[in-house]
Amino acid sequence: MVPTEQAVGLMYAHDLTRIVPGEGKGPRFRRGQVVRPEDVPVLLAMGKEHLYVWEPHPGMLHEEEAALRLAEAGAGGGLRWDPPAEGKVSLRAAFRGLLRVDAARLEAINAIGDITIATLRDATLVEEDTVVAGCKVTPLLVAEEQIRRAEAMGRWIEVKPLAPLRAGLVVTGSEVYKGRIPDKFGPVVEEKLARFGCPVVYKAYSNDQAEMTAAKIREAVEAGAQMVLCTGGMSVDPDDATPGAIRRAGADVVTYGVPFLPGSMFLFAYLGDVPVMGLPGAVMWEKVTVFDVVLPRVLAGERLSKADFVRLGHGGLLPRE
Ligand SMILES: Nc1nc2c(c(=O)[nH]1)N[C@H]1C(S)=C(S)[C@@H](COP(=O)(O)OP(=O)(O)OC[C@H]3O[C@@H](n4cnc5c(N)ncnc54)[C@H](O)[C@@H]3O)O[C@H]1N2
Ligand code: MOO
Repeated sequence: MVPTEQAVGLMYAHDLTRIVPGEGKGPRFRRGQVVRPEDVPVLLAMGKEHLYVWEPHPGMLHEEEAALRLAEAGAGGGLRWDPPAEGKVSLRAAFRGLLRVDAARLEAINAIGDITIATLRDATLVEEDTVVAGCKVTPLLVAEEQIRRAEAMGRWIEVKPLAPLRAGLVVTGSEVYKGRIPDKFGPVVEEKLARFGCPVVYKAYSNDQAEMTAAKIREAVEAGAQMVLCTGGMSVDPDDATPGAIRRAGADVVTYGVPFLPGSMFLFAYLGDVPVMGLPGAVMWEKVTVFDVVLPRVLAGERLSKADFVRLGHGGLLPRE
């Protein structure tokens, strides 16, 4: 560390951030640049009367190298990263996909001491180029030993690609089947599927009879559907026959009821390898429901278990506007 007036000709040891309210924030001087005489008044106006100048220290890593090593060791597929800026390396999704974060591993790495890694939530759908994690260490120089320990823990983040599936749609409800009201649920589901490029290869209406709905679920699979979505009839009224119909079609129910709102009366089952879902009324009515959480995971090729649904409760209450 040297007084700023005496630093001319030496090398900056880290990026120096300038923040001017209303104007901007960013690195004004970069690590590795040589301090010029005209920098001195700017630095003093930023409140920097002393500067760290670069000199190597054995057993210690510079913040930028440490952050890069954290990114390289932790990132699985589907990620790319920017060069370090202000000591931080940001990981970005290389394509639209499902972000998976090993939260337990991440917690263990953040417990080491000087490492701070922040991510988006596990199992989030992310668009291409979204920043999904920021890797940083707190001191300018960090013990390499800490970074080695993080590296030894392996990968803790990836973005999985999504592959569209052919969908079958069974819209239940006597009111729609008998033409008393127009179908408003089918189009909502079709629009959501279209966003993921999933073609609807089968669509049928069913009365509130389990036998008829079950037959249509099986027809959907015979027509080549790789997942079947049934709408309506999911709660406790005498005419709510959809859960029974899904069982009757021969599917094994993974869960009926999910700790997530809206959409808690959601049902998820497998008919062989084909996911069959029962979508409650909220999926037609609310913009975002448990269906929007489950669909990307299915398209990412995950086989979901009861534990995957049980875990949704913490954070599963979507805030209301
Ligand atoms: N006592 C209870 N009441 C409710 C419960 C419960 O557990 N106990 N669950 C609530 C939840 S959660 C939901 S969600 C809703 C309704 O769930 P359902 O899936 O059973 O919905 P339906 O009864 O079939 O329909 C509700 C409503 O939406 C209209 N609808 C349904 N399908 C269509 C369609 N294709 N096009 C247009 N409109 C449709 C239907 O006519 C009804 O008006 O129950 C809560 N209540
Ligand atoms: O299952 Mo309902 O709101 O929770 O859709």
